[in-house]
Amino acid sequence: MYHHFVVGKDDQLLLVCLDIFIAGAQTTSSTLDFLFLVMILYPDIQKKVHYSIDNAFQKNESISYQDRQRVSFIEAVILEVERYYAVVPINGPRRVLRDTELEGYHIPKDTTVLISLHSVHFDKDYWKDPEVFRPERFLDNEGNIHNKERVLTFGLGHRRCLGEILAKHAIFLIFVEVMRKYTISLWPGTKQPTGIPVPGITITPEIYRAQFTPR
Ligand code: HEM
Repeated sequence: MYHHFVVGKDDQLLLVCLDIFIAGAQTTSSTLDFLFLVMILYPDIQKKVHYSIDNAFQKNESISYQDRQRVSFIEAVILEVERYYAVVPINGPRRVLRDTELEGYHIPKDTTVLISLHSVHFDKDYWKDPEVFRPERFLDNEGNIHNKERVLTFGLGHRRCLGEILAKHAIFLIFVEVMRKYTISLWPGTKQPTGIPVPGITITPEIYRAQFTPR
């Protein structure tokens, strides 16, 4: 069908821009949304986030992405959100290039496969307690980041997300700047969120109302 759809250079540019907006906007904003939700669900983690920022930066110091090494706990929280709430839970499709045996399964050439990133992120054998939200799993004894190789939120291989670096910068900087200035709590009188995501091609948090109180 697509071979009938001939587009000029301008249209092509417009379509590429659209692809980038579609792939980049919802994914990045949902990740931030999950991060703020987690601050409400786990007040102790929020306290550690505040402590980590206050300890690392002067009040009006400008912060860049390179400064993330100074706040490993924040990086660990972001990694744990990326693991726990993989916004693209099922990745793909990929075409199998040759007949393949995998863990006792025969996958014939040309089969279309989808990859469950969610399953990788909740593999009990690897993570031990995947259903627990625990940023510390990404911190070693010296407080440095480790163990992040199995977080595949941005996919894997040649077609992995091309916006990963942009998304990581945006998520880190927006999260740190907001947390630096505000304490987040549930809007009084509203229902406590469950933390269970709304399913879809990309997952999103349930609707919740938050109160941002200047610190
Ligand atoms: C938290 C934010 C994001 C997440 C979780 C995410 C996740 C993903 C995933 C899982 C894929 C599929 C990779 C694969 O097939 O192996 C993908 C592809 C893609 N992403 Fe992202 N993405 C994010 C942000 C962005 C941003 C900010 C942009 C653009 C500026 C972007 C542009 C794209 C594009 C164009 C593709 C298709 C790449 C290809 O097929 O070659 N993404 N993304």
